[in-house]
Amino acid sequence: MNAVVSEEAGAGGGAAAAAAAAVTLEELRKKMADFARERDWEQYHSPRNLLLALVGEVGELSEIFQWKGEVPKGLPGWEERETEHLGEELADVLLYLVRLSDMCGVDLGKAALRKIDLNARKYPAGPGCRPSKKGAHCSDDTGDRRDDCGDVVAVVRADEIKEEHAS
Ligand SMILES: Nc1ccn([C@H]2C[C@H](O)[C@@H](COP(=O)(O)OP(=O)(O)OP(=O)(O)O)O2)c(=O)n1
Repeated sequence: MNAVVSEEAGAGGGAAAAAAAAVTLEELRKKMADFARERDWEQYHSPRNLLLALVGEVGELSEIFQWKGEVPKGLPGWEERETEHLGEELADVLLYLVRLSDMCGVDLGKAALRKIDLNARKYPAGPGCRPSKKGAHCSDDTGDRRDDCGDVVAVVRADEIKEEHAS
């Protein structure tokens, strides 16, 4: 996103900040749908095109961290323009993800809640759970079988787990 866009967004910062505090995925979905329709860009927003655009934005996001070495949480020492740029690239990734989900007929919020639920069942919290390069090693109640290193060797089908967020 270029500097002009950033400055224009900054001019309306108060209203934008107030709106952002309560933003929902549904609002973003509608705004992206309006954005595409008003420009007659719906023809370009195919799932494949959106996926490629999303990956491109992930690349732009990665460039911000490229060659920096490990970056502490909170990004201490970063200049304001750097964190603003980071926000723009994160937003691009989110917006394309929201639009891609919409064009695929996937309710992203619902899917995310369901996945969090699946994650919690796969990696239950507790004393037996410790972080590792592979995520977390711990016994689970999903029925997944793990080897001695904690790697899953047989996965229980996600659709076998009762959905609690179904409408
Ligand atoms: N066909 C398009 C093109 C853009 N956008 C929207 C979604 C993204 O939020 C943003 C991406 O715009 P750019 O392709 O101009 O990418 P950047 O903003 O990252 O600019 P640049 O690549 O010049 O840094 O605009 C869109 O919905 N559909």
